[in-house]
Amino acid sequence: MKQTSTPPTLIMIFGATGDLAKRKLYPSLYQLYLKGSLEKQFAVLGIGRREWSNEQFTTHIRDSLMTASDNHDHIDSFIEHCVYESHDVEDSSSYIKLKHVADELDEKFDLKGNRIFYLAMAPEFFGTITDHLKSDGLTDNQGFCRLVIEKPFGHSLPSANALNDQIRQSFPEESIYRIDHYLGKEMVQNIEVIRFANALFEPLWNSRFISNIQITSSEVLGVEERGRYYEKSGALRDMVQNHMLQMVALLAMEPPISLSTDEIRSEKVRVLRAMRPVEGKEVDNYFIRGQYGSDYKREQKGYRENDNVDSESNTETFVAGKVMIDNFRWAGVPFYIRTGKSMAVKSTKIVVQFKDIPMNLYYNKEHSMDPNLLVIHIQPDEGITLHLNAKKTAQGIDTDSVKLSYSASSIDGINTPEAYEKLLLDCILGDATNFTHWDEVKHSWSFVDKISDHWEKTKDTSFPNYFAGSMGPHKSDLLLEQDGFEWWPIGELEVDE
Ligand SMILES: NC(=O)C1=CN([C@@H]2O[C@H](COP(=O)(O)OP(=O)(O)OC[C@H]3O[C@@H](n4cnc5c(N)ncnc54)[C@H](OP(=O)(O)O)[C@@H]3O)[C@@H](O)[C@H]2O)C=CC1
Ligand SMILES: O=C1O[C@H](COP(=O)(O)O)[C@@H](O)[C@H](O)[C@H]1O
Repeated sequence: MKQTSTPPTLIMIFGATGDLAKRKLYPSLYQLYLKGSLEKQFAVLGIGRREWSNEQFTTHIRDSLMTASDNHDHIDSFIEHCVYESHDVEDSSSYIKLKHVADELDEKFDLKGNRIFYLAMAPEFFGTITDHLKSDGLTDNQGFCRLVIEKPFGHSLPSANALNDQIRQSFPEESIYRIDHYLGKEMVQNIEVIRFANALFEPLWNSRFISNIQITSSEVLGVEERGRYYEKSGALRDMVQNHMLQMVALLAMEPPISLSTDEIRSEKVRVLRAMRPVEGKEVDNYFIRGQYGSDYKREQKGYRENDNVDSESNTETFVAGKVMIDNFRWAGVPFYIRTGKSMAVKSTKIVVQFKDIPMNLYYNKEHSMDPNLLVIHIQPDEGITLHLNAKKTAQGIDTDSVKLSYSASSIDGINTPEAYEKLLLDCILGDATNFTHWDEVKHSWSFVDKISDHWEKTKDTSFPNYFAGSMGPHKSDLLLEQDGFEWWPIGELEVDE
């Protein structure tokens, strides 16, 4: 069934032989093809350094789709739209050939000159590629030209600034689609709807009624093969600068005056600007870091034992922090964020804790009443749970905690689309709402740089300070305890039992 009608498009993937393309991009494009969002007028031009033939390339795509999709019926017709070109992006002379191949595909599939340049490559190449796309005439076509950029967008504010200046020589801001794949997740997109489409929540969504908000994104996997990248990045740059702060912005923003890309972005930027900057020694009062060692049984590798990781590495694989948003709505309400590798569960959840009612008629000394919680389950389960208090089914007026749950997959009966599928479709349709604008990137780097500056100057001698398979270092609990709070459990069983 047709989902949305899309314009004819040539999708040029730089980094077509890489991990991201294989695991995410081909399966997502194939899903769009199965759903009819991509029909006859589309082509994929894969670009990598390897000297592959078209046949090797399409076999590679077939392998990816056989693993990722349950429906193999249309793989043959899908890969007829896919072509490979071996090209070293640093070789200035080979862009002319690339332009020629792109022009041929334009003509063959009647693509009206519409092009998406997807840079699924290491960021150090971004500037070189965009310079050449312009100077060698690949952007000089009659249709639209959109640039999709993978994270990380820079390593700090100065490097992001330099990268942005370079890219902007060739593409205007409105044609740049900076990917943050969390913004493609169904339940992250649902945050706005939960907040702004329910009379129940919006009036309570402020410091008068909310005591704190907790955002956790925990992973079971360690850094695996990504030691080289991760050593320079760490959890702060890898997860906090982008995904975690984007979730904070969506939770804290004011209602936009419309759902247009610009209005939503400008409200998010206002939140990022209002985040209380913390620097120097003050960082230790707001942010704590961790690094995983081996597990209790010493069966899993500690971080420092991975390939391409320094045996005395000071890189954090866990971050917990308190973000204060100094504006009228959120004065005094901590937004606690927590993310890490090699933890006990793979889970991303948001817990909104409401303040206690002013006078608890039902309080008795044996059973204190639980606060009301709104839990937004981002992954792996998708849904919402509202924790309320009700009367215990028995004599007397004791209270019991009850949960009202909505599970997206069980009610809608379908698997929600993969984030990349949604984002690719948005880009083809020219909707940049769920991509990050330069202003958002700028403000989040400015916030994160002050923390990383302090951490780079002060080695954490307690590293490794959490066991693989745990919920992070004890310091993370203390961060909340000092404010009179504790982390709500985020494991599936603990929240949904
Ligand atoms: N993998 C993931 O899950 C995620 C990745 N990202 C980001 O996506 C980007 C790509 O990551 P990933 O796919 O994992 O990386 P890989 O290392 O798996 O792939 C890199 C790709 O770049 C190509 N390449 C490298 N140098 C050149 C060159 N000089 N000319 C042409 N092509 C070249 C490689 O081609 P060849 O091998 O043929 O040389 C390969 O296709 C990175 O920015 C990463 O941070 C972001 C989120 C998640
Ligand atoms: O961007 C990244 O995200 C993944 C986690 O994504 P998720 O969708 O599985 O939650 C993380 O593993 C990776 O290090 C980071 O670069």
